[in-house]
Amino acid sequence: MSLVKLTNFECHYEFENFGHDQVIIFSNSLGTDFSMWEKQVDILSHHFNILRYDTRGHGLSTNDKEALTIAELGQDVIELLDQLQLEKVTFCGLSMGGLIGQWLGINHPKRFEKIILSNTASKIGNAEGWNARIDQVAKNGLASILEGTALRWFTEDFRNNHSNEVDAILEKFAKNSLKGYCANCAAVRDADFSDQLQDIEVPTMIISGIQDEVTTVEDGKFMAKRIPDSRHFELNAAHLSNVELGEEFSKYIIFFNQH
Ligand SMILES: O=C(O)CC1=CCC(=O)O1
Repeated sequence: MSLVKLTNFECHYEFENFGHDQVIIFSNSLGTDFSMWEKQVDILSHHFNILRYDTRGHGLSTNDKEALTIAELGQDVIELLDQLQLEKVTFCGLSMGGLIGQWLGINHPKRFEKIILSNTASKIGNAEGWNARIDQVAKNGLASILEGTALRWFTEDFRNNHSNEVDAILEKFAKNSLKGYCANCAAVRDADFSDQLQDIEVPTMIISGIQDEVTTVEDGKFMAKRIPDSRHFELNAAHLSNVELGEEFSKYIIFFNQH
């Protein structure tokens, strides 16, 4: 485990150098941590050096703010890359990580070879829904939304057949800092890149989950239509498609890297 002090927080990350020229950085979704990318590591270790980090306020990364913005979380990525002296990398983010990826593509295109936006949208949900969720967890704790979270994140089939895996991910979810979770809910609530997608010049791959009811295939199509150099794929999964279909998800990254 590595910790680095960035301007605004202490960042928990893991950089695995497999001796390649290329680096891929993975950015987690709301309420998870960098272990969500476990299934990508083995396969992608043949192609990339791999950098995974806990977004501010998640896992072991600290946070002292009540509300964050996607711009702040994007700037954290740039600072982490600077600290590790990584000039240009491929970025892969899921859901909130995909919002961060859109901000990076718009604001720091020179730092990214390619961008993967998975199970995300240019705008996720609405302010009413996010404020209700913040109120709910502030009053009743993260454990009070475990059931709904499981339903959004995984298909029924995956929940039934991989219950240990699902339980382990949810256990980590419940252990997140409440303040960190709420601050990141605010970041997702306030982000909307719908009018800036055409400014993303970095080659981009969008992955949607056919059974994802949070960020839908339609959301993926919306982004693909506007991001000039983009392609769009669909996986038969719910929101955490990289967990449900780890191998397939990784193979899309390898394909995108080579074409
Ligand atoms: O937990 C959810 O509702 C799904 C989600 C929205 C943004 C994110 O990163 O995950």
